[in-house]
Amino acid sequence: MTKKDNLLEINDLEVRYPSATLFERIRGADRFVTVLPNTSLTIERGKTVGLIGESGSGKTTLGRAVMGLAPISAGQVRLDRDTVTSQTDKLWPGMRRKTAFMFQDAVASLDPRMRLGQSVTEPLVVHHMLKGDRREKAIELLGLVGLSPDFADRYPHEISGGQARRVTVARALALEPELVVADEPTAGLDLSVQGELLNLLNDLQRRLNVSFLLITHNLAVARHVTDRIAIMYLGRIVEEGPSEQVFHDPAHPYTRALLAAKETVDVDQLISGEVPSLKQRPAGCEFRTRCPIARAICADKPPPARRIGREHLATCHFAGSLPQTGVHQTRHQPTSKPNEGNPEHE
Ligand SMILES: Nc1ncnc2c1ncn2[C@@H]1O[C@H](COP(=O)(O)OP(=O)(O)OP(=O)(O)O)[C@@H](O)[C@H]1O
Repeated sequence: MTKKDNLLEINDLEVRYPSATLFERIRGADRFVTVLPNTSLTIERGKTVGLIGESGSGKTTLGRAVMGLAPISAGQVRLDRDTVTSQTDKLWPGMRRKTAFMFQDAVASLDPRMRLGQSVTEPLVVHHMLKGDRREKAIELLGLVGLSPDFADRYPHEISGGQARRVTVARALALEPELVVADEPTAGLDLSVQGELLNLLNDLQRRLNVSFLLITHNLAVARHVTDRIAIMYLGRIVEEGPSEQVFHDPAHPYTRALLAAKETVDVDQLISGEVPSLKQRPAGCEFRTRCPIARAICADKPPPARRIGREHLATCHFAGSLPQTGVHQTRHQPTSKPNEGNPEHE
């Protein structure tokens, strides 16, 4: 077996936010809420990992931690050869240059007073890395995402949501990052525009050998573009493996519940039962309060990470001993073919 070329390694990461109100503090409540309790994730160079979970499970926090934008209280983030263990580490500026973050709300992330040409080249100006003519560079970056040169002169209010997404992709690629963290890149887009954007991301990844951490609620999106899938529950990765294997034979009851419904449905609408509070995590297995197969051991002991296949892990006492499901035998088809549709008419 050839050795893996891991670009990103997140090891036993803990992120806690200050939480308590004054009243809670007087009562002696814990002043922090632990969003990521002990979370690990790896991304190989040139690969896309999809991070899936319900709202509030900690996906964005993990993405922010990779950029040094969340308070790390334990564990480490290694990108390439640099390792950091706190939010104040002096290595962050160098690491941030190798990473780009695409925010959830594309239109809001663009400055309304800036022409798009200025917006996409701004990271180069901020990092003193602009070589040559700014307008030419803007046209080159816009061309990379299928937008014609005249977009350089437009303002954000003059373009559609799909076009705004493309502009944020162009800006993310300006510094030639090794890793792009894309937070819900297709949220709010029509199905056909989603398909075009996903094809664009696929195409750019192949051409530029960039790694992607794709944060999404949408299972169809994850299936279409990812090499590996990580399923998050209350800030923990409960299942992780090659996308086809996880979709074809999910090993964790939570993943099974997510996949049992139609792929196009948003994960927040799939599982019944209330999500436990991050401040009152259930003892033992944290999913047991909603799990259809929970037994006594699930309340007694936290489950170990069990190996299902060579590169497929699930954190459940019964992973590997559940009957096979084969829930989704056929690969999801893109909603449009590469280069089909004209982004300028989105
Ligand atoms: N800056 C912050 N201060 C305090 N709590 C925060 C902060 N940012 C996030 N949280 C809390 O952390 C938890 C996880 O939030 P996060 O945004 O990471 O989840 P998510 O899975 O990305 O959710 P969504 O899918 O809705 O974006 C939530 O309970 C949220 O309220």
